[in-house]
Amino acid sequence: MKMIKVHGSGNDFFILDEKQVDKNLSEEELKELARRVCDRKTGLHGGSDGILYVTSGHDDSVVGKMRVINADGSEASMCGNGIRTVARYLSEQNNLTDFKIETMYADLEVKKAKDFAPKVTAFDAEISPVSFAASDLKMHIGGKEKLFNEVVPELSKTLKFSAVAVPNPHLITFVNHDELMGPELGRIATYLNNGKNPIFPDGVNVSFVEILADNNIFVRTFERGVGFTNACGTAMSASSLIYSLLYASHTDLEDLITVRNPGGMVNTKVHQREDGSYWMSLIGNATFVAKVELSQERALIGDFTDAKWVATTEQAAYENFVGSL
Ligand SMILES: N[C@@H](CCC[C@H](N)C(=O)O)C(=O)O
Repeated sequence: MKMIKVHGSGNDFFILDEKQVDKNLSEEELKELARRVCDRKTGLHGGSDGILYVTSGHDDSVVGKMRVINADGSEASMCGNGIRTVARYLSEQNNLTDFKIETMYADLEVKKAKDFAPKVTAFDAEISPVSFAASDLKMHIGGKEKLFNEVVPELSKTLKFSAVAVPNPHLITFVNHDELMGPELGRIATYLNNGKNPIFPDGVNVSFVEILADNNIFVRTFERGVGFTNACGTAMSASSLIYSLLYASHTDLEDLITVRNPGGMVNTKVHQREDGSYWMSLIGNATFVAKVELSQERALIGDFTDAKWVATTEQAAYENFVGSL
């Protein structure tokens, strides 16, 4: 089988196109493959945050479909950093620059953006649909229908949280720099992703956000199904939305927002449709790190000894770009 190691802001994945497998994968094998390949200690070349499984779409209105399998084998409805890399993959395969990709809940518009730097290819992805409803978030807080800038005493006595599905679930709080770097994010997110808590029994992506300046924020995320990540695209989009609602006197809809993260940076824009609903543009790198060819049978038992890894020169270019920020 053949895969491509990719990342967006250091949030790394293996793209697996269903056309590149040795033998069709069952649902259980796909999840097992993700658990084996992504493991940071025993996985393929240092593992990854997930697998992006590319298949054909429901009809010709989309160029393909992306499924997101987290490192623990769970499936997510969307991945903002991942969809940019899948957009690049499908763009190069089909010689297109502006098209739609099917995801679990929506067909999303993607387009090529201006390179961030030489050899740092960028794509712009629609992040949508957005919902604040507790039912869409699978959130249970004393019968509340939504959570917007409120203390949740079970989580923290002081931090105020907002929850939004984009459409994967996110819990966001604005913090100072010490809180951003401190232990609370890990403590709260580990609890909320333990599979036993009554608030988010299915887990949630948790982000701490520091405001650096107007339209300039830093987002640190603990992802459901993964743990701490260099960056989470849907989290940065959701954080930009909450920023624009909470700090409306410092930003306007459609403003370009710079979002820094531990793995680099992206730009976002928050838009509102005539019916009042929100959507975001997420613009960032879509880096191809390496092409890899390996035995599918061996990968499924965690044996990567025969893997042929051919690195591109893009990672060095990306590191230069991050160094220049
Ligand atoms: N890294 C992704 C989000 C991946 C899914 C997430 N872990 C979930 O379970 O919702 C992104 O860039 O958005």
